[in-house]
Parts: sequence; structure tokens; C-alpha cells
Amino acid sequence: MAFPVVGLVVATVLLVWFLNSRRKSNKNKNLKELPGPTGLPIIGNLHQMGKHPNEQFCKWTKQYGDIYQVKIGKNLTVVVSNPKLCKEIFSTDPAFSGRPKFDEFGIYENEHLGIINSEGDVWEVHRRFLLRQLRDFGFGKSAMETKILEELNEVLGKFKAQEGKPVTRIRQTLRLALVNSLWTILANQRFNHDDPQLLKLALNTSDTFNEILEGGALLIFVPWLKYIIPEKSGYNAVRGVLEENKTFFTKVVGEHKRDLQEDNLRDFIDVYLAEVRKANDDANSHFHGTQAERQLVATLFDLFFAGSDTTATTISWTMLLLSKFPNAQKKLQQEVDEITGSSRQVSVDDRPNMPYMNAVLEEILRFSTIVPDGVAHRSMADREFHGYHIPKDAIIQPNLYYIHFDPKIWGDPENFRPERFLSADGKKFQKSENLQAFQVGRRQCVGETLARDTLFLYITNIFQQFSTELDASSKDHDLKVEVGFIRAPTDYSVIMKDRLNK
Ligand code: HEM
Repeated sequence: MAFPVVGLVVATVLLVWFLNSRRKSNKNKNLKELPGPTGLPIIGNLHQMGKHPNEQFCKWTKQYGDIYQVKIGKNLTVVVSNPKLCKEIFSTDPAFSGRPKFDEFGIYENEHLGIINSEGDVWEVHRRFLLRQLRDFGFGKSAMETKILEELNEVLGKFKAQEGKPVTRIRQTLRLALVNSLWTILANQRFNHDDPQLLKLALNTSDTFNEILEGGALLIFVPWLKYIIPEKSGYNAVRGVLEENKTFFTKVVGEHKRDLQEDNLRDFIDVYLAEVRKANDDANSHFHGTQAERQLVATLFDLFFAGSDTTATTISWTMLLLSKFPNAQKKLQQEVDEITGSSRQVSVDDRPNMPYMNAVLEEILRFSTIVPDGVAHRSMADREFHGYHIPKDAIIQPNLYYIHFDPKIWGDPENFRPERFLSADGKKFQKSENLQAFQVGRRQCVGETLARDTLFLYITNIFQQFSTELDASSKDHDLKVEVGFIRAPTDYSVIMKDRLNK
């Protein structure tokens, strides 16, 4: 008797769910519904995602086309796998520039502060302010170049000390150096590379996030797991590192507040706090009071992490790829030697004269695609896009990996071939709109200029000074990756030979 009753209840629930989802998706009768795989009640297509969601997204692109929808837990996600459509959706309509509200992952739980997680006026005002200040304190300035070179020279010294022996853990070494050059702009402070505080902040946080996301990001899509299995779902680990970060950044902001001198603004934190002082009597200002200070803490966290692991992983890819493809390494060294000889280090001013290096950098950004699923946006209103209905709160996710490896665009995407970014005679660098490593449009990476300058300086100066080859233990590295939020190469080691002081 029990079985038919349970069956009836289940059937009724399914029917209600089905009718409800039809009703919701057909809210606007004139618009088409995006194609996509049929999911199950409650979990949607979550069970089909596996450990590496991007692989499944790519399979669905082949099946359903350049834009389709999929339901991941409670989230309707629109996946866009075409560069022109990405440009259009992220550039034109401001409604598509929101961020999904992943409450558990903010430095202040359930709040959406900082740059990466905020939206609307708060985001616009702070993004504009950040861009202006970073330009004044760093981007495109020789002071910034000096700071980058200082850290880089420490890294080169470490490589030199290991000359002839296998150099391992390259990504970690780079992460520490890159956190430091950022931290001097933000807080006018520098850590020793073996400072335990730095190691804890720089390495633990990214590693924890990557581990959670490598596990299929279940906590993002089924957040109520935190109440049932807080340990296993990764909730405790995520909140643990976020709380540590919050404590550290809050302490640094407190110290800056104590020492603030408005006629001697030392760094980004000082400039921000001076703005907060100015807004003291203006309760309507986005820089008013303690809420603005919390916004500052969240922004520092965003920059610390968005800025260091991304750049470090890209350089780590470079050292692997140029060791694996020695012809490209030799061509790059020839170009560097022609421009600078061995008498001076390469400077950002040399960039326009180095077409091959520019092509190498674009090809590395394409081939590594360190953020394969991009950073998702949220539709802040019901919208039409190419005749399709995109409901409010839909997540818009660019499939950068598919875009960067689409044979229709690149011909031979699996080959590492910097020449694809050169003119036919090989003399001129040619940019491509199909390369979207920093995404495009209203929320495009604010650190792109800094990242490109840093990558240029690291890659050219490392290969000016050293030749690298894969160590015997890594000879057969097949470019396998660890997939978390960041797509990094699996561990490898290289042998470095000093070219300048043989
Ligand atoms: C190779 C290096 C880097 C890559 C590939 C990269 C990639 C990205 C991508 C794909 C986005 C998402 C854009 C969007 O949502 O439309 C993004 C956003 C962002 N990036 Fe980067 N990034 C890099 C370096 C940096 C650096 C050095 C910084 C900081 C100094 C930085 C700070 C940010 C911030 C704050 C955002 C959020 C922008 C917003 O929401 O308005 N990134 N980045």
C-alpha cells in the first residue's frame, strides 16, 4: 500500500515541477527558450557535470550550439561559447553585468562587497576609483616597473642558485613574488619570500579555493550542503581561510588609519581612507563610514588573489611550454638579444619592438586559458538576446576554453604556434578579438594592463638570462592540467642554464 502512495506523491511533485518550469521559462511567449539538456527536478543537470565541468560544457556546446542553457542546482546557467556573442552580451546591455550571489564565498559571508562580487552603483563607483588609483600608483608607471623588476630579480637569483639542478615548484615561487609587487602598491609593504604570514595567505587561500572548485564546485550550486556536511562540502575550509584573510586585511587597514597623513598618501589604502575621511559628513557617499572600510577590506582581498595566482600560473605555463617547444624559446631569445643584447634588462618600453614576444604572449594566454569557464555574470533583469528569453538571475558563463580551442576559429588549436599572431611575413604582431583571456566588456579584468606588463617583463628577462629544458623526470610531460578555478599545468621541473655568465 505504501509504495503506490509514495509513487503518487513523487509523480505529483514531478508534474508540478515540470509545469512550473515550463510556465517560468515561457513567461514571455514571443521569445524562444534556449536549447539545452533536460535536467532532473531540484538538481537540474548537476549529476551530469562530473569532476571537470568544463569538459561537459564543451560537449554540450557541440550538441546545442554557441549559446545554450543548463540548470545547475537552482541556477539557470547560460553558456556562451562564441567570441562575438561574448563580446555582445558582456558589452552592450548593462543588465548582463551583475554577479551571481555565491554567499559562502565572500570575505564577509552573505555580503557582496569588493570589486569581483559587487554590482550596480557600488561596483561602478569602486571599479572606476580602483582603475584611476591603480593607474596613478602603478600601471604604466616606471615606479611599478621598478617594483616588478625588484621581485623578478629575487626570483632570477633563486633560479641562478639552482643552476644545473632540477628547479621545481616554479608556480609557488612566482606566486610569492607577484603577491609582493601587488602588495607594495596596495599597502606599501613587502614580505620576505619565506615569511610564514605570506605563505599562509598567498598559498593556502588559492589552494583551498582550487581544491573546492576541482571537486565540481558542489558548494556553489548546492549551498545548503553547508548545514548538512559543513566539513565534507568544503564550507568549513573556505570560511576558515576567508576569516584568516579578513583578520589580516582588517589589521592592515587599521594600522593605515592610525598613521594616515593626508599630505603624504603612501599607497592605495591611504588614498582610499582619505576618500572615506572626505565623505565623513555625506551619508549618501559610497565612501561613507564603516561600510566603506569593509568595502576596502574586500577589495584588497580581491586584488591580492585575482592578481597573483593568475599571473604566476601564466608564467609557469610559459616556462613549461617554452621548454617543451625549444624552437619558440630560441626565436624569442634571438629577438631579445637583438633588442637588448646582454648589457641591460628588458623594459616595458621594448615591447613595441618585439613582435615575436607579443605573439608568444598571446599564444600562451590562448593555450593556457587559465580561467577556462571565465568569471560568470548574472542577468539583473529579464532580457531578450537574439530572440531568446534570458530570465532575471540567470548566470551567464563564457566558455573561454571552447573559444580558445575552437578549430573553426584557430585551424590547429592543439598546436602551440605563436606565428598565428604574426602577419604572413612574420614581421608584425597581430592581435585577435577571438582571444578573450581577460574577458571583454563592462567587467573586463581591471588588472589586464598590469598583468600584461608583468608577464612581458618576467618572460623576456627570464629567457634573456636562462635557457631552460625539461628535466629528465618531466621529459614526457604531456601538458596535463590540474583543473580547479585556475587551469594550471601539473608539476614539472626544468633545468636552467645561465646564458649570460656561461
Ligand atoms: C594573467 C592574468 C589574469 C587573467 C587571465 C585574468 C582574468 C580575469 C577574468 C577572466 C576576469 C573576469 C572579467 C569579467 O567578469 O567579465 C577578471 C576580473 C578581474 N580581475 Fe583579472 N586576470 C588576470 C590578472 C589580474 C590582475 C593582475 C589583477 C589585479 C591587479 C586582476 C584583478 C581583477 C579584478 C578586480 C577583476 C574583477 C573585475 C570586475 O568584476 O569588475 N586580474 N580577470
